[in-house]
Amino acid sequence: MTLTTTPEWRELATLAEAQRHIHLRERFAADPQRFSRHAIRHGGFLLDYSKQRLDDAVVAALHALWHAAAVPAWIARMRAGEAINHTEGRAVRHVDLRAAQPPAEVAAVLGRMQAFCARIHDGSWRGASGKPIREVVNIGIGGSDLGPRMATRALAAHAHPGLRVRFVSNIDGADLATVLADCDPAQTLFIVVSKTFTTQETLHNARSARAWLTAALGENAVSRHFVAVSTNLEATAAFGIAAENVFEFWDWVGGRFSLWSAVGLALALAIGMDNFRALLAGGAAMDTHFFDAPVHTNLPATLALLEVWNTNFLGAHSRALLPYSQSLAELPRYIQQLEMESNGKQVDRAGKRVDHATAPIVWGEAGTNGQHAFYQLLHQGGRLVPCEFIAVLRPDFDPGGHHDALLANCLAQSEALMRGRTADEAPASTSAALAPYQVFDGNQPSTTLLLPRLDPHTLGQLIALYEHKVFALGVLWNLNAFDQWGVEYGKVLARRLLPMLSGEAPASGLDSSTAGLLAACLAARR
Ligand SMILES: O=P(O)(O)OC[C@H]1O[C@H](O)[C@H](O)[C@@H](O)[C@@H]1O
Repeated sequence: MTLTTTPEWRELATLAEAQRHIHLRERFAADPQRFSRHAIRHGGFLLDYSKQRLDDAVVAALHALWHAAAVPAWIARMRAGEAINHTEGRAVRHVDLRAAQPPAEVAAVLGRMQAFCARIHDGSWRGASGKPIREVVNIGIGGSDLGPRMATRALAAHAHPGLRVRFVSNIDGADLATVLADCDPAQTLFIVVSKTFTTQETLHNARSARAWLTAALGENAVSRHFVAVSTNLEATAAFGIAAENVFEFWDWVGGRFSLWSAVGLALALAIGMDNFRALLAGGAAMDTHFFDAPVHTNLPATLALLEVWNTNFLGAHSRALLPYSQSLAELPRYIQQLEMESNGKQVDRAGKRVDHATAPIVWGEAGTNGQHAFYQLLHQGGRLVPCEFIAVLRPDFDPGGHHDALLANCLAQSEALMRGRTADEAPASTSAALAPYQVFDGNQPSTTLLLPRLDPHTLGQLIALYEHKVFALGVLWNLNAFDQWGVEYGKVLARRLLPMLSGEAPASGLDSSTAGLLAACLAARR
């Protein structure tokens, strides 16, 4: 039996149909207690989902679905180390990376990271010409880039002084070149991060960085200026990185779940190991909550079930992620990989096509910038786009009045999206001709997540919240959230096209569009 044929699924479909015409404004008018009944407080977080299009009956039916899909049993299987990533035959153990008592191999690598960070910070690790390191350049892509990049920016207020940490990911030479343009080779450390150590972009960037370094300082400089993070120790050795400069992680850590491992080395250098361990502790605190809290007070469960409601029963195709925090400006990109690479799939665990929608498109931008770009469509575009607002209650940076203005905008947007505005409510000065333009339909659902502050512990909680949401959705949609076969095909075709672009192979076997574009690329070189 598939989930869509269960009584729980059918009940939700019935409720969706029956409530289709109820406006969020009416729901609030009918129930002064709506906020307190649809808000969860935990670990300093406040999740308000009262502006979603639902009522107690919907919430109860979603909770019933959680149990019908046996999510708690799947949690137990993950925790027991079963190979629940069945297409790759791997366990899913990123939670072990942040456990209070981690496995010995994890503790050992954390210890090595600690010692390394201390040497970089106190200046006892010297570059080849005897100078201390002042620049760290993380070379990686996808899961080997987005997590440490996002968190380094989010925790800038906690940065270790005297060290600049930057990130290069794109195969476009402009990425590496613009970072290297103001780096001094004698004081630069490269961290080459790749789970597989076969990723084209990362290895190409690493080779170019190596050439830049050795041109200035000679071949012997490599061991003082290059370290690697990988599960593939043979490939790191083949690249010429000495074993003592390699920080290991394991195939039971998915790339997009790997920030907690040595993949976070650049972050650990940026904020110091004490702060990195606080991030791990925050993740572990969210793990305990997810594993132990009943579904009705469970934050990851609630986010997952709201996504099912909006996607499968109300028909939403996308979700806007709107952090009202410039420090979280990279969060939408990070969550895009986490959610869309995990659950952007159509084939279920039994190898059959699912008969329901799966992951929505996630997109977003830091508030208030997004307001001046795309909110017009959210307010008057007529599309259902559930919005997820995230705000931080205590700011790290406030030169005066900024934070109040930021929060006022955040609260005002979810209020406006919910209420809308009728023609009667338009400003009195509005002329009859302009009145139709002043109407806002409203009824746009949103969730608001308030964080007490943005420190390492809180950020750890936040990331783990989304990780568990993604895991739960994989179970609910009957997908393996931990593989990513869909990324492979484009890579295969790029490998075939590369020799045609470099002139080593003739163009052949291409459709007319690809052949035409290739010819234009080649013509530009003549
Ligand atoms: O860490 P790497 O092995 O270099 O992989 C980097 C990234 O590339 C792959 O194509 C996957 O889609 C991502 O999940 C992964 O994070």
